[in-house]
Amino acid sequence: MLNPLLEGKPATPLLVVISGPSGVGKDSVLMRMRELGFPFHFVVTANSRPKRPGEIDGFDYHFVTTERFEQMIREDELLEWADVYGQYKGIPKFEVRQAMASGRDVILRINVDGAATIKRIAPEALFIFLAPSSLDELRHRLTLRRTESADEIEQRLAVAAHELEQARLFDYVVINHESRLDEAAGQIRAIIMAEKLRVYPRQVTL
Ligand SMILES: Nc1ncnc2c1ncn2[C@@H]1O[C@H](COP(=O)(O)OP(=O)(O)OP(=O)(O)O)[C@@H](O)[C@H]1O
Ligand SMILES: Nc1nc2c(ncn2[C@@H]2O[C@H](COP(=O)(O)O)[C@@H](O)[C@H]2O)c(=O)[nH]1
Repeated sequence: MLNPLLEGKPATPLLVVISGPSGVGKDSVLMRMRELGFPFHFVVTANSRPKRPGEIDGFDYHFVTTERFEQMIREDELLEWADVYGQYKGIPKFEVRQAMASGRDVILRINVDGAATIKRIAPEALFIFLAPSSLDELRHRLTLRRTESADEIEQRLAVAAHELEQARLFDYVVINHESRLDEAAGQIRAIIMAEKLRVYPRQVTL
């Protein structure tokens, strides 16, 4: 379909998947994009882990019990779900459908396995891989964040090495350089802007 901009209509909203290793800065970049007033709808995913200090139910995640999450799986309420470091994470279908109907660009923040699943379900989505400039920098970030034990950090770094190899499955890579969050946010914004100007834009049907 030709870009609706050519007929004076609003651009087609995009389904954007932002992924990358744990600790690379996905949440930080998305928060910065919100602070800078970039317009998008962030899909709040369901999560069976306990809330961290400062996290808000319905804003960061829908925090649910393991039993409730397993019910969501059984009742086919999730577009995608994964066991991420021992806890369930999943995308409620109704959240995505409601968000896509809003006409705004919709952003999913999920792990790399989840991105591969969405690629199978919605190959026309826009896939952006957020990468650290090195594994040492990733270690530093995870250590400073203080939300995982030393053993858990080593496990996440081992997984990260494999996840970095998956970057080839994505459309774009953005490096979240140390103390350059605004640059990463701006690059994601630029990618989204350019994609909206394609003569033949991506069209996702779910
Ligand atoms: N560009 C940056 N420079 C320095 N520190 C950063 C940068 N981006 C993020 N951080 C810090 O790195 C840590 C990890 O960031 P964040 O929690 O956003 O990562 P994440 O990818 O969402 O992690 P997870 O997948 O585990 O949820 C946080 O303490 C955050 O403040
Ligand atoms: N496959 C999915 N991954 C998800 C989803 N929601 C979040 N995530 C990813 O989980 C990890 C760990 O998150 P944390 O908040 O416990 O540190 C992170 O990489 C998220 O991107 C989802 O619905 N599906």
